[in-house]
Amino acid sequence: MASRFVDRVVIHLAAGNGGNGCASVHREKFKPLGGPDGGNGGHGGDVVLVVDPGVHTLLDFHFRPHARAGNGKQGQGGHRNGAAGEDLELRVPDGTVVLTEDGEVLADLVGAGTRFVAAKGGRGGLGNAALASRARKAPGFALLGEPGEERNLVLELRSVADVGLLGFPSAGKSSLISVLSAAKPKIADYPFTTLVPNLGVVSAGDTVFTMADVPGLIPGASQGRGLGLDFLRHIERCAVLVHVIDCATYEPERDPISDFDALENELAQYTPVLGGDLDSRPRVVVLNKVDVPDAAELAEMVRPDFEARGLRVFEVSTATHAGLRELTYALGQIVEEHRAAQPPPAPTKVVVTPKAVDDGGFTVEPDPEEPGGFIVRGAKPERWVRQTNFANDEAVGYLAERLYRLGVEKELARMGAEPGCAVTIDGVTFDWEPSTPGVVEALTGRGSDPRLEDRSRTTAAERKEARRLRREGTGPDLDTPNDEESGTEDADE
Ligand SMILES: Nc1nc2c(ncn2[C@@H]2O[C@H](COP(=O)(O)OP(=O)(O)OP(=O)(O)O)[C@@H](O)[C@H]2O)c(=O)[nH]1
Ligand SMILES: [Mg+2]
Repeated sequence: MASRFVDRVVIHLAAGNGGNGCASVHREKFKPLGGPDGGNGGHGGDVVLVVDPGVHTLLDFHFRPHARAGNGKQGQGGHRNGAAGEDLELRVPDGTVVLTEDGEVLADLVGAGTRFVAAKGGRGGLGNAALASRARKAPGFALLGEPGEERNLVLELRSVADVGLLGFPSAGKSSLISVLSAAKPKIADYPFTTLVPNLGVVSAGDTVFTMADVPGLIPGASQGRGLGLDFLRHIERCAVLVHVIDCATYEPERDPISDFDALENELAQYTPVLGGDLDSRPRVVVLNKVDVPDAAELAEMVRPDFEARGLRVFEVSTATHAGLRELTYALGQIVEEHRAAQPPPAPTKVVVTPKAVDDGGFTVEPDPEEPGGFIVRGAKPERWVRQTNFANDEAVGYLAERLYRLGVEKELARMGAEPGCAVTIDGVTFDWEPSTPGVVEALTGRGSDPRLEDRSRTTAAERKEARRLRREGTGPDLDTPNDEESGTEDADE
C-alpha cells in the first residue's frame, strides 16, 4: 500500500492541435478546371479525466504532471479529411476535485467512469472545398487548425478515507495509523509532525477500509490556525470520525473532555466546501497512551462521561498495542454499516466547465499600450485570426471579410479608428485599412446625418464594381451578409 499519499497536485495539460485544412484543386485528364477538393483538418484530441476506482492516489501525477493529447491530421486533396487526434484519458481516483490555479472548483468527480474534458482539442481548419461558395468558387486557401487548449489545473483528493483521525498535535494519530496499516508516517514528539495526510489501508477480517492520518488540529483551526484548513478539507468526506485523545499530555490546561469539545467546536465552525454536514458522521473516541499509568487512570475516569454522550470509547496504546484489535473491528463494522446505508455513487453525468458564454459578440477597446490603437476581443474574431494563414493574401482577405460581416470594421470606425492604426486581435496586430465603402463613408463623415443614413449601405453599383474586381481577382470581397457561406459558417461554429 502506498505509504505516501499525495493529495494535491498541479497538472499541465495540452490538448491536441487541430489539423490544417487543405487547399487543393481537383485535377483530371481532359478536365483542367476541376473544383476545389481540399479536405478539412481533423480536430485535436481532448485531455479527459476519467474516474477509475482502481486508482487511489494522485501520486502518478506528482511524477508525471505533463500530459498532451494527439494532434489532428491535415486535410488532403481529393476531399480527404484529416483524422482526428486521439483523446488522452487520465485516470483519477474517485472523489478528485478539479480546480483552477485560482482555487475555483470546476468539477467534483464522483463515481466510476465520470468524465471531465479538462482541455479541449483545437478544431480542424476547413479545407478549400468547404470554403467554396457561390461567390468564391475556387478558394486558393484553407483555414488553419486551431491550437489545442493549454491549461494548468489543480487536482485535489478529498474523499480520502473511510475513517478520519482527529486530534491535537502529538495525540498519536500517526502512531495509530502506523500500527493499524502498512503506512509508515513520520512519528515524533513535536507538534505538527504530520504536514501532509497519510493514507493507510486497514483490514478487519473481510472488511478493508482506508484511514486518513491528518495534521494535528488546534483551536482556531477553522479560522486557518495551525494547519487547520488543510486538515478540515481532508476530513470532509470521511464516513467515520475518530477522536484520538492524548491521555498523557503534560499540558496543564488540557484534559480529554476539553480536548474533545475544542475539536468538536472547530468542526462545527467549519463550513464544508463540498457541502454535506460533518455533524451527522458517526464518531468514536480513542483514549490513547494507556501504557502510561497516569493516562490509564485518566482514561478510566473520563470514559463514563463520553459514554454518557452516547459515544463509543476505546482505550488503547499504540506502544503496547493494547485495545487495538477491538478498535479495528469496531471501526470495520461502523464502516460496513455506513457503506450499506450509502447508495452506490452514480457517475456524475456530465460535468462541464462553466465557460464564458460565447454570445458571438465582440468588443472594441482602445489599446492601452498603443496610442490610437484598438484591441478587438470576442470568441469569433479571435478564433478566426487563429485560423488564418497570414502568408496567404486570399486567406487574409477572407478574414477581413468575416470581420467586416461581424461588424468589426463598423465598430472600429465608430470608435474613431483612423486608417493605418494598429488593431490587435488575439495577439496579432494589423494595420487597419478600412476597405469597405460603408466604413469609408462613416469615416469621412458621410452618413453621420440621419437623413443620409442609407447612403452608408453598399449601393448596387458599388457591389457590381466589387464583383468585377473580384472576378479579376484583385479587389476585396464586398458581399453583403447572408449572400454567401451561410452553409460554411455553421461548420465553423
Ligand atoms: N507512551 C506512548 N506514547 C505514544 C503512544 N502513541 C504515540 N506516542 C508518542 O506520542 C508522540 C506523538 O505521536 P505522533 O503519532 O507523531 O502524533 P500525531 O498525533 O501524529 O502528531 P502530529 O502529527 O504532530 O499531529 C510520539 O513521541 C509517539 O511516540 C502511546 O500509545 N504511548
Ligand atoms: Mg502525525
